[in-house]
Amino acid sequence: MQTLKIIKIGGNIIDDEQALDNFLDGFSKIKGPKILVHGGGKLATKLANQMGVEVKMTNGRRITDADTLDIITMVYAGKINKNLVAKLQAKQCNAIGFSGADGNAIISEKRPVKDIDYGFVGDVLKVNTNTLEVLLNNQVTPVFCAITHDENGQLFNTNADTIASELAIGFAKIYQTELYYCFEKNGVLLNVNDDDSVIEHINSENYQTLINDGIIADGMLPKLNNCFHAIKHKVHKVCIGKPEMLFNSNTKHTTIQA
Ligand SMILES: Nc1ncnc2c1ncn2[C@@H]1O[C@H](COP(=O)(O)OP(=O)(O)O)[C@@H](O)[C@H]1O
Ligand SMILES: CC(=O)N[C@@H](CCC(=O)OP(=O)(O)O)C(=O)O
Repeated sequence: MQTLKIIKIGGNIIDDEQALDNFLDGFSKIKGPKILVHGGGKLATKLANQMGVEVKMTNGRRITDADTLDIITMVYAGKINKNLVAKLQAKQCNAIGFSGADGNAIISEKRPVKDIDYGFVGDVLKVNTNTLEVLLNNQVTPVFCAITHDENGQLFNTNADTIASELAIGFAKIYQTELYYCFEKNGVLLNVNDDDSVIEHINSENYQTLINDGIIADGMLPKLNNCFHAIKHKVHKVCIGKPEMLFNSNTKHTTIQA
């Protein structure tokens, strides 16, 4: 089976011009099929504040009312996605921007209301690989933002870490998929302020202990839930760390084990 690399970058890389350029330079040189997934939550929050739209985050997810959905559509599918595609084209990587609505790639449903109503937040139901496979076979690189749809004309906000893991799971039937979460730290850290304290391997047993001890918190919780979801659904390899882990095998990072 051919390997497909699915690489997600978070807001702290997108916002740092030099870090982003370094990452895109390396990414454009990766041989073989690859998909880029990007977040951009920080920029959406900044714009919402400027526009006087209240920002509410619960359990690492954005409560998305109609105004917020408009903002995230403009920021994720518009500004960030198109700029990334243009920057990749400048590096001779033939990229095409995608939301989950494009090519009917990712279908979702509104997250069910239990204690919290997240508004226009979508849980993924299905990934359609057909259109994307044609592109990958023709050396075209899809670039995904954190937006999905319900096939009835409704867009939904879906966490970018989830988009990456669902794509990796969806493609696992036709490729050996590898999932890389790139952010500004060296991996999952024992001490969030010490970049040398990387936990090199996390499995479902030490994961629970790390949560109970308060070592894993904030945005790292949904990220790791997505990692375990992927590794339990036939994704071959799941790693978290700085982008350098993609380009230099000696770079310390966290690997997820079943
Ligand atoms: N044990 C940990 N190791 C590393 N980061 C952690 C840890 N616990 C919490 N974090 C926080 O999680 C953040 C990453 O989550 P998030 O901001 O959602 O990332 P991204 O936007 O890159 O997806 C880090 O910037 C860090 O502040
Ligand atoms: C539902 C939900 O929370 N969606 C995220 C999507 C963006 C994202 O995931 O961005 P980062 O990866 O940069 O955090 C949000 O709107 O913040």
